[in-house]
Amino acid sequence: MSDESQSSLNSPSSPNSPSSLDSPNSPNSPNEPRPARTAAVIPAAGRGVRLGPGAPKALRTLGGTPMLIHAVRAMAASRAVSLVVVVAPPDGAAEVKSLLADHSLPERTDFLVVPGGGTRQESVRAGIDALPPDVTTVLVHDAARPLVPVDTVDAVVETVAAGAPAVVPALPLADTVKEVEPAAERGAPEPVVATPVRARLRAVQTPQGFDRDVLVRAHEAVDLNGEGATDDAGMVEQLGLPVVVVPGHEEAFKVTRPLDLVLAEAVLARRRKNDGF
Ligand SMILES: Nc1ccn([C@@H]2O[C@H](COP(=O)(O)OP(=O)(O)OP(=O)(O)O)[C@@H](O)[C@H]2O)c(=O)n1
Ligand SMILES: C[C@](O)(CO)[C@H](O)COP(=O)(O)O
Repeated sequence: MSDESQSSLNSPSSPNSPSSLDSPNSPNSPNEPRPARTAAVIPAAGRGVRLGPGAPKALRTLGGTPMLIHAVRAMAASRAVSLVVVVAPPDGAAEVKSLLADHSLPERTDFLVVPGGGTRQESVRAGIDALPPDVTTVLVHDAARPLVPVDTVDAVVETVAAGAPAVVPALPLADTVKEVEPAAERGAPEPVVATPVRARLRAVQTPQGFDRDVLVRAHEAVDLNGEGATDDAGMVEQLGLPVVVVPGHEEAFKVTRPLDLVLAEAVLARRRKNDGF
C-alpha cells in the first residue's frame, strides 16, 4: 500500500494524528512494552450483490445515513477505539473520504481510508497493512453490521485486553442446522450428511477482536496456504491458536438480503424513538 493510497481525515495537528503514519515508528524503543492502542478496521469494499442492484452496500442509506457511517460511529463510540481504518471500494476511496468528512464523528478518533480488494480477506489485509506501529489490538468489523451496540464492542476489547488472542461475539442459533452434500445445480435436493448438536453452535458476528501480531500472522498464513476463510477468527483457528466467544447482540446482525434492510430500518426507528429524535 503506497502512502498516496492512504487518506487521513483528521487535522495534522491533532495529538493522535495519523500524520504519524508517515513517521517510521512509535515513540517507544524496541525494548519498552508498547502502550495498548486499539484500532478498528472496517471492510466496506463489497458490492452487496445479495442486497440487489444499487450502490455498493456500505454506501446505501439506513435512516437517511450511509450504512458505513453507522458502522464507523458504532466503533468510535467505544472509548477504547482511537483509530478507525475504513477499507473503501477499490475505486471509491475519495467518495468515502468525503462521506466521512460530511458527517459528524467523534473528534478524539482518528480516521484513515484505504482502497480494498476483490475479497473480504484482501480488504481486511489492506486495512491491517495501513495500521500504525503503536496499534496493539485490532477490531475487524463489517460495514454491513451498522447497528452493533457499544457494549458488545467493549466486551470484545476487554476480553482481548484480558489476554485472549482472538475474540468473537456470537449468539446461539434459533434454527436447527444440517450439514449437506451441496448440489451442483441450484435448487436440486441436497442429501443431509449430519445434524450438528445445536447447543454447541454459535452464529458469529463482528467486531472480532485480535492481538495485532496474531491477526497479522493469520493473514500471512492464509496467503501462504491459499485457503479461504469466511471470517478472520477462522484464520486464527487455522494457526492452532485459541479463539473465544463472548455474547453477541441480536442488533449486531449483518445486512445481507433485502429483508435485513427492513429490520435494520425498524431497529433504527425504535432507537430514535427511544432517544426522543
Ligand atoms: N471485496 C470485499 C468484499 C466484502 N467486503 C466487506 O466485508 C463485509 C462483509 O461482507 P458481505 O456482507 O458479504 O458484503 P458484500 O460482499 O458486499 O455482500 P455480497 O456478498 O452480497 O456481495 C462488508 O462490510 C463488505 O463491504 C470488503 O470489504 N471487500
Ligand atoms: C465475518 C462474518 O460477518 C461473520 O459472521 C461473516 O462470515 C461475513 O460473511 P460474508 O459472506 O462476507 O458476509
